[in-house]
Amino acid sequence: MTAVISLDHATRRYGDVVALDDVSLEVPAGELVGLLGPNGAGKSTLLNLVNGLRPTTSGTVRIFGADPRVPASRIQLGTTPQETGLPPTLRVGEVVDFVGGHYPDPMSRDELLSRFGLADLAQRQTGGLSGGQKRRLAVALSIVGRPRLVLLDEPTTGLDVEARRLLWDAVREYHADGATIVVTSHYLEEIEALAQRVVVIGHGHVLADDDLATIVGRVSARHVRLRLAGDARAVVDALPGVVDATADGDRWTILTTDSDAVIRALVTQGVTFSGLEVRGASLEEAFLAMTASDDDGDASSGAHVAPSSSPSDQTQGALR
Ligand SMILES: Nc1ncnc2c1ncn2[C@@H]1O[C@H](COP(=O)(O)OP(=O)(O)OP(=O)(O)O)[C@@H](O)[C@H]1O
Repeated sequence: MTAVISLDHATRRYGDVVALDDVSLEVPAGELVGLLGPNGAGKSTLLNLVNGLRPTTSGTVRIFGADPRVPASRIQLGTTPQETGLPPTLRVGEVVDFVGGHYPDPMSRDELLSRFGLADLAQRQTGGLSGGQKRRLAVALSIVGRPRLVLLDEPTTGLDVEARRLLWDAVREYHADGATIVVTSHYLEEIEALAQRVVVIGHGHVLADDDLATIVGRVSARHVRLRLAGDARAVVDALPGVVDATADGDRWTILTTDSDAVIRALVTQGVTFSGLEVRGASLEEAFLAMTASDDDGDASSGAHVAPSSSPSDQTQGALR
């Protein structure tokens, strides 16, 4: 069966920047794929090749077996870019009817708006919607034509927790109807809520492509910070899952794929420590962990002690 999306050695350059570098990827019908990666990784570029907005520099991209640059290939495609503009004086229902009017069998405005919890807002001018409501409407519009393929670029950025969950439910419901969906995100939490398969992109490359559970395990990097007396380098080198370790005096910052195992090892070995903190690592650091464990093939190998760098954007829980 023809894959819904097929990239074959696709490369996209912008001048000197290689935004996507020799990526080959197939997405069969019915998959819900998460594209996860830090800023500038190449996620939007990949979507823009798939939705026909940009040509490849080399290599090929196909949707439903056809060239996405040809408009007729995109009749089964729905997409929401990172930023969308809605005509401020049109009412929500009018926008739905207008966009739906371009498709042979559109969803009714009632069905579409109720799927996204927007039914009460059908008569509201879009200029009077909150930022979160506008975002939900923009994502809703991507499915008004009942597309078989949906591309969502960071669909829930700027949404509060409730609006995010509502939108995730709507996306899952549409996927359950049989659609193939690709969603990009910085948020591991979002990818966990939606995706079955996760493709991790970094520096224009596919770093990993696996089922959700496997990827979540691999990007769950943590920073362990603590004070260790004396020359502790040998102790740190022997700790499990250590990807990176820096010392500022007696204050150590250890990036590890398994913070529980690090703490257990310290306690079991009777190592004296103080000021213990365990924090989520940034997504970039999680990717460092991922590639480091690829490099040595064994996450439990000894520490690589690198020059000090202080992580700036750590967020507890969700990785950004
Ligand atoms: N139109 C463009 N002109 C020049 N460079 C571009 C253009 N679009 C993207 N790039 C560059 O290509 C690289 C990949 O960008 P892209 O937007 O695909 O990443 P991303 O993973 O979607 O990032 P983000 O999560 O920040 O949206 C970046 O270095 C970016 O600066």
